[in-house]
Amino acid sequence: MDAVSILQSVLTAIQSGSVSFNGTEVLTANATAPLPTAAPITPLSLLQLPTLIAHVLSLSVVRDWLKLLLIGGALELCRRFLTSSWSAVKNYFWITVTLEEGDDCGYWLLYWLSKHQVFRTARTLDVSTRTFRIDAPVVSDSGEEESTKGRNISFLPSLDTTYHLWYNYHYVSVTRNQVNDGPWQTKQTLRIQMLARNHEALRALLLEAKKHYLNASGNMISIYVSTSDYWKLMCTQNKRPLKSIILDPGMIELVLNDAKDFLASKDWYAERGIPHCRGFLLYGAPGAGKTSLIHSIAGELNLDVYILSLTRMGMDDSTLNSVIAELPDKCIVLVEDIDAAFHKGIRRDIADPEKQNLDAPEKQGQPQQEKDASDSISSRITLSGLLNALDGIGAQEGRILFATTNDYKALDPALCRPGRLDLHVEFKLTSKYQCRELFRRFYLPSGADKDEKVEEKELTDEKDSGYGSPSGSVSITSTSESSPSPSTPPTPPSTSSSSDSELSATYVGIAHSSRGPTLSPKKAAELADRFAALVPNRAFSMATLQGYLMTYKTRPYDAVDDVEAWVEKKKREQKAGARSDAPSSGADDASASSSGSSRTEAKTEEP
Ligand SMILES: Nc1ncnc2c1ncn2[C@@H]1O[C@H](COP(=O)(O)OP(=O)(O)OP(=O)(O)O)[C@@H](O)[C@H]1O
Repeated sequence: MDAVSILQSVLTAIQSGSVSFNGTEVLTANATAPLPTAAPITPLSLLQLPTLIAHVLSLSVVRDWLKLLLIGGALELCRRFLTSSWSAVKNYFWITVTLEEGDDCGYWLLYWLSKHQVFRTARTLDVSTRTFRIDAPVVSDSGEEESTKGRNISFLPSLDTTYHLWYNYHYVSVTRNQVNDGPWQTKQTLRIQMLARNHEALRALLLEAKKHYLNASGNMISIYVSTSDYWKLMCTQNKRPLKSIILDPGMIELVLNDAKDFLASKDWYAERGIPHCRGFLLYGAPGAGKTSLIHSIAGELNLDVYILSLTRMGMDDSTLNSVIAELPDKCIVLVEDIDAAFHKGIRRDIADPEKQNLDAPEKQGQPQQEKDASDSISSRITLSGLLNALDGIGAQEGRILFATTNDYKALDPALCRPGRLDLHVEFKLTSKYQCRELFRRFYLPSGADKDEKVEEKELTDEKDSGYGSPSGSVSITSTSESSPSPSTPPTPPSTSSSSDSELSATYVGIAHSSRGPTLSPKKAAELADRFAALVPNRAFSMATLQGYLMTYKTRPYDAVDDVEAWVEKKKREQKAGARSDAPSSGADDASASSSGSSRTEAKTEEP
């Protein structure tokens, strides 16, 4: 039996209501309902497609389905037409922007929204303890400072909720969404839709949000650190007042005025075709105030600080270039320990200046250990990669580069040449002037500098009054006082008797107390003079002296009385440290070169 005759018999069977298959009779669904006017089928007509279609269409079921299909299709077409017309109208009249919440713009808008009336009356909110970079509870419905204990509460727009508001006669809707950002990550975005024909109104809204935010964070700067491919906000911190930095007269002004002048002379640079960039190299003793000065200057110039970490894992020439490309226009770029990228590891293998200055004067002139700056590379940054990066920093207008190092000699001349690092400022160990000022400002009550009439409320005998040595069975010892040798780790001090030690706790560290005598400016100056006279010139870093004073936080008289003994002790310790560091071949020679361990010692003593 050929195919045509099979098909014919099937169709005939359908017409008659039964199908015979392999000898078995099967009743079809239409067995009882006689088919309407189906045309008689002949094998010849079956072979012709139009006839077959006409035959199929003659079936009422098929006709019904086709009607449904046509109606559905028409409806879908209408829907699509309306949707695309609506989005065309929307695109014509509305502006839609999406902001990432982690981006600066996102923070501005969240802050601005938090102050808006619509947000204050919103019925659906999220609550978070995120700080939004301003230390006050910025995204709060009331803006009030909450209790100082624990984290602050912030109210946020709820996810997938749209808030409607009016801005300058423009209708605005803001929706906070969570979208996928990679396989395992999500990110939050803010979508703003504004009924406006051009971008002006939207720009005005974003600028207003930015202004509000910056006003609220007026006393703060943001610190960013480089990761291997972007800048991550590390923290926002209060601006450090410049007057809290104590340097030799003229030093602060030198750097600050230079930076200010640079920022103000964009046209001058442009007229002469000189790239508008400026680099400062602050070098010298550790703990002398290099980083502190940079942070203060950033606050003074109202610029954020971008810390470029050359020794970060995964940092190489290409990642360095890509993070540089992400820098904003006006900012301070800080490269700490710029020499570290060229040493093995990040060990500070320079001679400790404090140790050198306390040692015999004849050793002070010895040359520092020579270093090969280019062949021992710990990170995967090459010298040419770094030079390119520094040039890249200067490629954008208004960026100020600050680099610090403790090891000036290790730097390649190409790195330090004008155009990359223009102004080199040396930070030495503490001078008599700094020593005096440090003491005076440390013990002067706040505002006393301005108010000469501060009443002198000195205690007649502060030791008797509890401002002297710590009393009671608890032994409180500063880390600097309890570390007898640089080579041995600090051990908790033992108390007077075994029974005492069982009963009482022993602490290592500096106890905090704000109770102390209020010194008049005159008295403070007098004590400061005595203190400065007892501390050798250029022998200690400011950080070390500050650490010492911290242990006498409320005892200025004791600080002066004990400083001579402390200096002697430091000398002894450092000599002992030098001897234990010395190689067996020559103990004396080692004192200048064994700086790695002496640095460790300096760190231990600093609180
Ligand atoms: N000149 C200074 N005036 C005021 N405080 C100072 C000064 N120098 C150091 N300090 C204090 O010492 C600490 C360390 O200072 P800072 O980090 O600025 O030193 P640094 O020179 O950058 O050190 P390093 O080279 O080790 O990075 C800070 O707490 C700072 O307050």
